[in-house]
Amino acid sequence: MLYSTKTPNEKRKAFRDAVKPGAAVQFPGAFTPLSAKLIQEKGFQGAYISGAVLANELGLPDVGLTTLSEVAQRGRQIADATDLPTLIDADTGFGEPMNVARTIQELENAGLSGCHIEDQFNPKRCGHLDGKNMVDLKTATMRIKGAVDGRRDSDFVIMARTDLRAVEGLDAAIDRMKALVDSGADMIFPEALKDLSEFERVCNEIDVPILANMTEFGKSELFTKQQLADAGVAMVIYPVTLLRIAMGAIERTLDTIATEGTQDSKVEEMLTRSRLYELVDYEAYNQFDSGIFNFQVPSSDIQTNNANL
Ligand SMILES: C[C@](O)(C(=O)O)[C@H](CC(=O)O)C(=O)O
Ligand SMILES: [Mg+2]
Repeated sequence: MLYSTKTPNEKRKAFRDAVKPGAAVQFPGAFTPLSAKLIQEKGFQGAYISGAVLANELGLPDVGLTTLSEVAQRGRQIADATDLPTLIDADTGFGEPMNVARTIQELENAGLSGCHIEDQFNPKRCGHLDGKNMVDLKTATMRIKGAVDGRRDSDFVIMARTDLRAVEGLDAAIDRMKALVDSGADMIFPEALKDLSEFERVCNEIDVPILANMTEFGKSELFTKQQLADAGVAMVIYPVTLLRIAMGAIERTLDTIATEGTQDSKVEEMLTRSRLYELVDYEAYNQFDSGIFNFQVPSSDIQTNNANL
């Protein structure tokens, strides 16, 4: 009931335990706190919090317009709603290395389990679009060093994302990944790899756990968990999947209401009222209230209290 039953540190430890090379643990993107509850109920081991979704939900494109406060606040709401570890997208880290250090502290305070920081220039863009501008190696590594310097809970996961593959090719991207690991990155997110052999090569050559981004309509094919596990991948994210599917359903339902004059034909596709109540544990709150309402002071306590007066 109410919030997560696990402390941020317990979740961070669970995250680190889960992301082993070849485990390919699946982190669907929670686009709301409620969806994080469903992800947990379905037995996933973690939830991802996408920067693209955060921006899009505010009606904005994913070009680095969201602020650290907005991201940390939404991250907290989602992390609070689940016992699962959460990995949040910190884009380019929200500034210079000192700002990145502060970013880490804010995200730690918000109860997240880890975040990733990328090596694009701000304004950034989706990693699966063309025309990305990259910062140089020094700036990229300074961001990670700033993050590591700012971290107070050593279990908080600092992941470095590199977008270099699509710009300078795999060899250059792998060199950069090695430098990012030397700068203290706990995990690597190689963005927009082309095929499974590229994932395999990265997993073989990089000494820390690797993330695979299975975003739709992007540059990577949608590989299965098993394929990615065989390539050595440690974790897989489905960042925008739930938002896309929900918005697809919303659009179709709005069309139905407009054309049919009622939503009736869509009701069978909906999450029912009772299922929704189950997800938010409605029943437990009823008991909580009645527990307070029915509370009676045992007579022995009354005597003790009186004796103290
Ligand atoms: C993972 C990602 O950074 C995100 O914000 O979710 C995006 C996803 C997307 O736009 O499809 C990305 O840059 O890959
Ligand atoms: Mg992003």
